Amino acid sequence: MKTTELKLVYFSPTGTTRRVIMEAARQIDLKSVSFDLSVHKEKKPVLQFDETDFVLFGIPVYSGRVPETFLSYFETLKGNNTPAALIATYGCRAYEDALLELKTEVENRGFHVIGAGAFPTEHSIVRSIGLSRPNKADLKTISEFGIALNRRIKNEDLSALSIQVPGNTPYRKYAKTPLIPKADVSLCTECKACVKSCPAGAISAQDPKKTDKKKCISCLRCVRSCKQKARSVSSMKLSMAAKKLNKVCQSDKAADIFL
Ligand SMILES: Cc1cc2nc3c(=O)[nH]c(=O)nc-3n(C[C@H](O)[C@H](O)[C@H](O)COP(=O)(O)O)c2cc1C
Repeated sequence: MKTTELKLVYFSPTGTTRRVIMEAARQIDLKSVSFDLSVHKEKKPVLQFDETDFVLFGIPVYSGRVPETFLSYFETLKGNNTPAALIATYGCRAYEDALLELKTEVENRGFHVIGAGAFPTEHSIVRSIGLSRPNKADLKTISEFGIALNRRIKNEDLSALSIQVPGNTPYRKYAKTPLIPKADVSLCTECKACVKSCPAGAISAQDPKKTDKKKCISCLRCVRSCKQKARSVSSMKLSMAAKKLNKVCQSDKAADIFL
């Protein structure tokens, strides 16, 4: 079956995964359509793909796993023996079971995985870790991954391909981070940019200064999207997180590619 269209399905609260998936996609010689699932949708969109599509899935790693918010979109996502490749970005600590979890979930929804990559990037919580990654060398590696995928879909019998990715079950529980952004009432203009951008629907539309702690996923997208710089996390909690993460992250980690 000839592959005719590239579909990009991704979750990227702070934009790094989007950058990585776009770089890989640039090397794939097909017309592309994007489905950015980073913005909260009360009603999950129905996404159906067929055998002539090639789907690139992209996620950031949260607690060594696929973010729970992204998994919630799988209820209405369906492939039909659709070839797919996986991209996981992670903040230079570890990606643990994220690729295995993503591969298992997409295969359960009718996709056939023909490639995967885990790419170390700037850590979205403590940005000094892996600062400015993906850098030039990373982008070259990501492009090469895209070129290899392009070669696969053009020249190989996809049904004969199968890949292995690392990971173990049972997956661990998601860690609850104490980093819940708060709004400075003297700076907040109630423009609602944070309400519109929150992937978890955690910020009140009636009062954008209120964040639902139970829904917040600590992605920090609202902090980045606030032009007034009204939203922030406690500097004390952030420096505690930095202390912890600096011990377990290595800013010079290399990408892992599975083909
Ligand atoms: C709540 C949360 C949990 C995270 N967990 C991990 C992790 O387990 N391992 C890791 O190396 N990076 C972790 N990170 C860092 C992100 O995976 C990384 O910065 C990613 O590239 C962000 O992608 P985005 O910019 O597309 O949102 C975490 C970030 C957040 C916000």
